[in-house]
Amino acid sequence: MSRYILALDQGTTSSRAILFDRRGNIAAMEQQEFPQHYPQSGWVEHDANDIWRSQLEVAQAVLKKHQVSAADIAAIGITNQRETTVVWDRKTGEPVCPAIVWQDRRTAGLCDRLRAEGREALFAARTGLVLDAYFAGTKLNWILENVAGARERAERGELAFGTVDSWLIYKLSGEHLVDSSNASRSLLFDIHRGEWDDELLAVLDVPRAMLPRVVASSGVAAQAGEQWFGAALPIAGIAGDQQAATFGQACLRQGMVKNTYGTGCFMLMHTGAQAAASKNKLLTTVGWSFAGDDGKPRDTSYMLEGSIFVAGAVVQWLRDGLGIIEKSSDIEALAAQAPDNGGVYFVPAFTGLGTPYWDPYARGSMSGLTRGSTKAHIARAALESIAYQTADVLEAMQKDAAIALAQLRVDGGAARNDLLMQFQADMLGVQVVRPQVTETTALGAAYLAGLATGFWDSQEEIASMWQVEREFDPAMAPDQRQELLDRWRRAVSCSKGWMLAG
Ligand SMILES: Nc1ncnc2c1ncn2[C@@H]1O[C@H](COP(=O)(O)OP(=O)(O)O)[C@@H](O)[C@H]1O
Ligand SMILES: O=P(O)(O)OC[C@H](O)CO
Repeated sequence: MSRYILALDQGTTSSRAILFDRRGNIAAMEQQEFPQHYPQSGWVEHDANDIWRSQLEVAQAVLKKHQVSAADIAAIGITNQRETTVVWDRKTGEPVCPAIVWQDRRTAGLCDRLRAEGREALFAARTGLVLDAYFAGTKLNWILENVAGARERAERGELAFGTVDSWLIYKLSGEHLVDSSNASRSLLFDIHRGEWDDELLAVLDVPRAMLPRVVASSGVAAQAGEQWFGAALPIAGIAGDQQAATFGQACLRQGMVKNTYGTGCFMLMHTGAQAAASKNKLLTTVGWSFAGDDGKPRDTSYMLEGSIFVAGAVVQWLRDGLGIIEKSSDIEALAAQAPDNGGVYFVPAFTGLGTPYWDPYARGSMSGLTRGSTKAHIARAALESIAYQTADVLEAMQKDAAIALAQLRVDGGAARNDLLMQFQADMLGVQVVRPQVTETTALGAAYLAGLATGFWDSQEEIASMWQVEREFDPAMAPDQRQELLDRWRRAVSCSKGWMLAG
């Protein structure tokens, strides 16, 4: 009997491969960072071959180092940074240009034009998304317009478009697929009908011939070739990383909410089997779907989402840009040297602002500096910025869903920071709960693959495996919280619109 599910978690800054046992515990893990490219202000690129190479290497290493053979693996689950756009040649398998990363703002102008043409309502109604450079559709349009010969080759059916799940599956199996949660981040997909939308394809001028086939998040979709792991293995779970984390956090019922603190920060609320439209600038998105008898996606769960573009990345910037810490985890001790932020506010709008501001022209700012400000204050202000941005998102979510949230489940690299988690509980006035397994993104992909292959029996079984590691209770007086939030919002106004002509 197979002992493990192999989860491949292809994140913005690193690729991870994790073996999960039947209790949903981590049996082994390998991780590798890969290069980020910032060729111009607001541009962020990856080499799609780096993505593939690092992901394959960690997957092979996790088996080899822990002496696990393909026979021990029941299935593969894949989860990925979403929206990042890859276009490759179907014959050679080579990308035609660098992958345009979700954080990249180069298509802000196209979004402005589409808004000026009055297209916003159409995109919102069909896709649940706002017209922002974040999503894959305008990035794909940019590639077709700017890479020599790309449009003609795409029209002749020679090029394939995919998000990172599609790219990895193509490399592993030769199939050209995307799951419905990743498709829902493209601005090209009707989330209600669960199909690519011809009208949206026409608006963004994307040939249908380059699109992947949409499959369920949970279901055997393809076989990874035997050359990679010594035997063919079913790819049975596929989901965007934030949807996978929601599944891994067992937010399986309507009204449950999780927040993941990785490069960015993403809060998702399960809203049930119907898509709920937002009145407060949140996104409506597909959570996950299950394969029906015909293999097609069904039983779709929908989510409301708030997306913050820079969260843990601000800590990396303190490490790599300013050099005031050596490793990300050092920020906690540095920030703890200051009893409070000393009046310093740091808005890390390095690549614009997401929910609820949706401002691609915002850039980072620091305000409130005095002669007495120290690097400890800056570290504290950086951590606090993650919590303030989350407070802005939760406020929008609570308005939309008209519920008072009792508890927020948290995960991701920066959720290991106790100081941040306590400050987060203080800022939200809501209990923050960290589970024992914080690799919930990979766990969610493993669960989706394991449910499809009988490794686990039911969603109830999965919910019963979720366990608390630590709870953080709000301890700040409401007046103090409000004062901090008011100043944060003044600081945000300094960052907004920065790149626009003066
Ligand atoms: N102790 C910590 N405190 C704050 N941030 C941290 C800490 N440890 C890691 N991080 C941040 O978490 C992020 C990595 O989290 P991860 O969930 O692996 O992200 P991703 O999947 O986006 O690559 C990095 O941006 C890193 O700076
Ligand atoms: O790589 P992460 O974990 O920061 O996630 C990125 C998101 O999927 C972007 O939408």
